[in-house]
Amino acid sequence: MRKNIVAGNWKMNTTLQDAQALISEIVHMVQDEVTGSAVEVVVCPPFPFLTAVGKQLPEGSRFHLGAQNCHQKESGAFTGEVSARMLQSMGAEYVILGHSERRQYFQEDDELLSQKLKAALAAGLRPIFCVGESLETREADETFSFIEKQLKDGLFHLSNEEFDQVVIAYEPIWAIGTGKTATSAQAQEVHAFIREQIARAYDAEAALNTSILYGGSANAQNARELFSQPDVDGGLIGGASLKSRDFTEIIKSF
Ligand SMILES: O=C[C@H](O)COP(=O)(O)O
Repeated sequence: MRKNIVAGNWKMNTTLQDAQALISEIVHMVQDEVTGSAVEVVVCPPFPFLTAVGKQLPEGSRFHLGAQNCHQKESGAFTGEVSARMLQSMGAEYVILGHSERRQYFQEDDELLSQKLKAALAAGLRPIFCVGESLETREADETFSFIEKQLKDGLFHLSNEEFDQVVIAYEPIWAIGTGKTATSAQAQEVHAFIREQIARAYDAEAALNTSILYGGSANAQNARELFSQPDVDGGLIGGASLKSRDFTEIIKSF
């Protein structure tokens, strides 16, 4: 079901105390200031703080809990890893998969991501699946073929029912944490392309029903313009999600 979503990816930031203070501020500001719009807010703190942050999210509200990654296996001797079922048991509803930082620093490829997607879905989590090109790829004019391949190899093996649960995030790598945002036209162009690919792989209804978020230096100043594009259904926010005022302003941009 297509929804407007603003997701905050806290990455490897905050202590437990910082995380509790941050979510408390965000919840208060959002509850006081965001009244009308139907935007859903997903908060993705580091693994160890999921329970504590989850407890501070008001039940039945627009707030949902998400994780930043999961392991591909259900359980077993994988020291230091975290399964999708564990996340679900801690109250997580979403999990980010395929983030470019995971692909780049942890060598996560399409094959592994396919397994992680299956594991997340089997545990009842909704994946936020990330795609996006590097600056080199964009400059070589290969953005569309690159994203087409990421979608085909990583995501489109899912059944229609499984795909229904997926949110896609377009995150151009050159825009992540750089202060260099894609223009709203650049974002719209790629989002529309992603929707077209979904229609081809599944059908027009699936394409219309999929939420596609933009990520990459989105902030309180540019969110309104980005979210006004017809195929941009929200944002996956990094840096600005660590500042309660900025994150709230982004949520208010719908
Ligand atoms: O997951 C979030 C993205 O990587 C965007 O990060 P950023 O907003 O700090 O550029």
